[in-house]
Amino acid sequence: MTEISNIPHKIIGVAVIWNDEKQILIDRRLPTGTMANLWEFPGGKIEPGETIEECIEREILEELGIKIAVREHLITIDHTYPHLRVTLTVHHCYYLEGIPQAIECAEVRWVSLDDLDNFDFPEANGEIIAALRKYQNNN
Ligand SMILES: Nc1nc2c([nH]c(=O)n2[C@H]2C[C@H](O)[C@@H](COP(=O)(O)OP(=O)(O)OP(=O)(O)O)O2)c(=O)[nH]1
Ligand SMILES: [Mg+2]
Repeated sequence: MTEISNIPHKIIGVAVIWNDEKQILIDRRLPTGTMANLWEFPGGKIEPGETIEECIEREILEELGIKIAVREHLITIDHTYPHLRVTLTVHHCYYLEGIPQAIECAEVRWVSLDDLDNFDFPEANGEIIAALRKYQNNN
């Protein structure tokens, strides 16, 4: 028997935004919709004609109201949830200016890498956090 997989596929640019205190900016998703209330690294869907770097810079300005510099690629995760497939292309980013605001999310917070264990993230994020730890141990 053949199973037809026809679930939506989202291509997402994701930012790991660092500040001078070596903290990372995370946001909590809204209490409604997919993966409600979970914490995530800010980001969103790529638009036609955009590079992933441009997508990340735009999404962060739209969602948090801050300027960042998009830096090196960390990891790309392809993950399939029960009703959604996501490709998360994650870049290290550097905080430049503005006060982070919860424009399209419930809450934003600066946290250390060690603090990440205290927040609930979507399943796909396990691999991102593992890659961050590995990166930290090599830097
Ligand atoms: N931004 C972000 N999205 C993540 C992470 N981990 C993870 O599984 N995702 C998923 C959740 C969403 O389904 C998708 C991001 O898509 P999105 O931000 O454009 O869409 P959304 O679900 O927030 O809502 P919408 O704009 O489609 O209405 O990727 C993460 O760390 N950051
Ligand atoms: Mg979003």
